[in-house]
Amino acid sequence: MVAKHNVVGFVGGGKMAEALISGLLRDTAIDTAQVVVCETHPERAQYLRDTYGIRSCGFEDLADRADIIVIAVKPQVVPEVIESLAPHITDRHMVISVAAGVATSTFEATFDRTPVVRVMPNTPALVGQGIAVVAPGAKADQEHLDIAKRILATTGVVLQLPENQLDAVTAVSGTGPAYFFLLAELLIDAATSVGIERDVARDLVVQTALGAAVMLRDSGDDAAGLRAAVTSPGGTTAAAVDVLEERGLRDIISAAVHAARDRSVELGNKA
Ligand SMILES: NC(=O)C1=CN([C@@H]2O[C@H](COP(=O)(O)OP(=O)(O)OC[C@H]3O[C@@H](n4cnc5c(N)ncnc54)[C@H](O)[C@@H]3O)[C@@H](O)[C@H]2O)C=CC1
Ligand SMILES: O=C(O)[C@@H]1CCC=N1
Repeated sequence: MVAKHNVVGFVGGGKMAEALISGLLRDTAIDTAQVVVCETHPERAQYLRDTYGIRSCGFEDLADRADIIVIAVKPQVVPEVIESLAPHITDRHMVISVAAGVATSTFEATFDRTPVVRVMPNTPALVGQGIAVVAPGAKADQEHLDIAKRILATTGVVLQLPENQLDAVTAVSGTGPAYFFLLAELLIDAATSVGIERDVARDLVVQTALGAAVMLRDSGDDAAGLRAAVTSPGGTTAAAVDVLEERGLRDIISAAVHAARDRSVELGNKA
């Protein structure tokens, strides 16, 4: 939990900010008055006010009210946000950035005395099942890391890694929910093609995904071992896995993760 006196100000109130805001407000010790958002899209700002009872405001007001500023705009928008915030940043602020690819040094170049913590969360934060990795910038000490960790802990699991791992983390867990959602989409479509009704297919796929994830987390066995346990010799799973291997699923997943990691680096270079 964030301390009673902290106010967390979000710059950008999109999907990721909402996931973090909902997590923060699930923490009963956090009051709606401790969360503010600066969101340029008026309908989106209205939605956040109506849904979460939080206040929306401009940059100056946000910097005035908040001591913890969370940057949750697209990486491409980060430079203009830095410029807008710069006149209002003081020694009492810290910055937490969730922008993919954007290095802490990008913020530090302008906010030269401000502690910055870079974070890569993911959207399951919205349901308290996120995983976030935090990495300290040059001016961030243990106290700032602890604040970032306490905020992220309201949305799920938190790990700390060196910043040079964050582009890779972005490709695995930041982007990762999309891999599983795509697999679910494809499995549901395939289920209907073998004669199962779409609603039933959805239930089958969702519970299978949930069960597999819980087994992976709790059984103590690794993914390959758990897969082997499903695969009877000469059986149905072997028939399916043979097709996936023959058609290059391993290469496809590896290429996808490399592409996401490279795009994260590229987005950071543009910011
Ligand atoms: N969506 C995801 O799964 C994840 C996103 N991220 C990062 O979170 C950041 C936000 O991503 P999303 O929430 O997906 O994008 P989004 O497009 O849903 O949200 C961005 C919000 O910022 C607002 N905005 C644009 N310019 C602004 C400005 N100058 N001042 C204030 N608000 C402004 C937009 O109106 C929009 O509501 C990105 O940097 C992304 O890399 C990180 C991890 C996961
Ligand atoms: O697609 C993106 O760029 C963001 C970062 C990780 C997940 N979504």
